Amino acid sequence: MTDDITAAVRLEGVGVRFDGTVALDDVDLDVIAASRTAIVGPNGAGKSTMLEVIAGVRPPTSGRVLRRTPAVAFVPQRAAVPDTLPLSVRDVVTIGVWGRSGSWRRIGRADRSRVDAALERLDIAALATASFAVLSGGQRQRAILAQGLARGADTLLLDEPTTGLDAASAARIRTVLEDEARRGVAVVCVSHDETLIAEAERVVRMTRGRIVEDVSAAGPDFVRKSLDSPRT
Ligand SMILES: Nc1ncnc2c1ncn2[C@@H]1O[C@H](COP(=O)(O)OP(=O)(O)OP(=O)(O)O)[C@@H](O)[C@H]1O
Repeated sequence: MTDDITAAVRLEGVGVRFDGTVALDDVDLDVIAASRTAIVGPNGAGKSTMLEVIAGVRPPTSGRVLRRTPAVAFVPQRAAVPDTLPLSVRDVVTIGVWGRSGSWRRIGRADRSRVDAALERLDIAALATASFAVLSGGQRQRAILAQGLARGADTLLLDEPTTGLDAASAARIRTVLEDEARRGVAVVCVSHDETLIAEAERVVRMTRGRIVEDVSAAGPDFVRKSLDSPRT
């Protein structure tokens, strides 16, 4: 079910607790379409938990999450994807198409084109038949992002997409994120990458489960104006 909201995703009073730990504490956030939001803050601030809540893979303990559409792609940290998958790079990217259509459906020509386009955009078309397990870290991260692109989602969520990567892979990923935002996607990254943070339209800083700063180079009214006149 989707909601009649102008934000791509809205968090209202969201809390997440793990036994004695408060990972998120009464968080309100409107995720804006057609822009990049960087979530920053120290270790343990709740950044990954917030991304999981936005993605819908972590139900909040309190509060609620509203989405304009159900089309969300979540690109987890590389560490979250097993190295031992017996899959080719094309297989990994094709999983993104299943997210659109359901894994029972045959992959058609349009889906194959979507996979090809995602492989091209991440500059890994030459690796399509290679085993995912033999890829370098940078190639692997590009394959996982290509999977997210193949999903064709309205909201693209990424956990540390450029951390520890070679400069060329990181730059390619940042370019793809900029292009996605330009075509209307709400892009949200947890990141420590200073270049990625500097390029983001909005930076949300977290400390101890709370949002302590929410700034935009476009000015203090960026979120309100974006909600008043959504670009998609
Ligand atoms: N599955 C879990 N079980 C128990 N505690 C958890 C779990 N996931 C996160 N936490 C705790 O919740 C708090 C927020 O964690 P989270 O991973 O969201 O922070 P973070 O800002 O992403 O940190 P980092 O930068 O280190 O990845 C931390 O205290 C963490 O130990």
